[in-house]
Amino acid sequence: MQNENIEKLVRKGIMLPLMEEFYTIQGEGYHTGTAAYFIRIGGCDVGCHWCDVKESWDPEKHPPTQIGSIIENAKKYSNTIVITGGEPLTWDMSLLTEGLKANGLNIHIETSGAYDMTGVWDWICLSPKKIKLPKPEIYPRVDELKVIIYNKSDFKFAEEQAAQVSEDCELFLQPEWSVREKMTPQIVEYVMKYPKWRISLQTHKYLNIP
Ligand SMILES: C[S@@+](CC[C@H](N)C(=O)[O-])C[C@H]1O[C@@H](n2cnc3c(N)ncnc32)[C@H](O)[C@@H]1O
Ligand SMILES: Nc1nc2[nH]cc(C(=O)O)c2c(=O)[nH]1
Ligand code: SF4
Ligand SMILES: [Mg+2]
Repeated sequence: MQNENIEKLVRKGIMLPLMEEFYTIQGEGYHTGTAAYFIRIGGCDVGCHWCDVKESWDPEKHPPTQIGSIIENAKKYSNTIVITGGEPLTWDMSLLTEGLKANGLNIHIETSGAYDMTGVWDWICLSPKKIKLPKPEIYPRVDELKVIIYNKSDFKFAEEQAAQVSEDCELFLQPEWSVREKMTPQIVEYVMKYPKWRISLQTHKYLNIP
């Protein structure tokens, strides 16, 4: 009975499986170097073989948490909140983001875009995945496209994705961490040849911060 109730609350986005929350520096993409409070929601079935937070995938491993308490915590730390996962769009993000917005916070999302877009967002970072493509509705809303480069074929994928976002979308290529020594020089060369792109490094990993 209690479990059924909790499931219902999670389905409505009143509770969410919370993996971790931390105040740090945005390590990637357009806002690199700026302070932000991260909320990592569990649950993802996209299945990227190189995913750097596989512990997030199973939502059962993360306690269903009242969004009210997530919001109360978040507002103590920062004006900028990054919602990530897991795949946050696995869940209905409406109530969490509306609650954060009501406190005057800027809300960013890190998403693969593979599920329905819910929530109110000040900044949408789309990191599309070949194995589960973004829903088409997200492309016109994306502020930042961040394509992970694991091998050469990902440059072609990056261009196909860039063709679908709006003209003023910021474009980033980010080396997959385990192959960074091999792929980073290729990204550098690519960006010099096609300067509409920028390179994004996972700077938090170099800095040894969360
Ligand atoms: C862990 S994901 C969570 C949010 C969402 N599921 C997504 O993929 O966008 C956060 C960001 O880390 C990137 N990422 C995950 N594993 C990575 C890796 N091994 N190397 C580089 N970037 C990685 C993702 O592409 C995404 O941009
Ligand atoms: N510092 C820091 N910056 C990040 N930007 C995106 C991250 C993510 O995992 O979504 C991330 C993260 O895990 N840490
Ligand atoms: S979509 Fe994001 S969280 Fe899910 S497996 Fe891929 S990188 Fe990991
Ligand atoms: Mg990360």
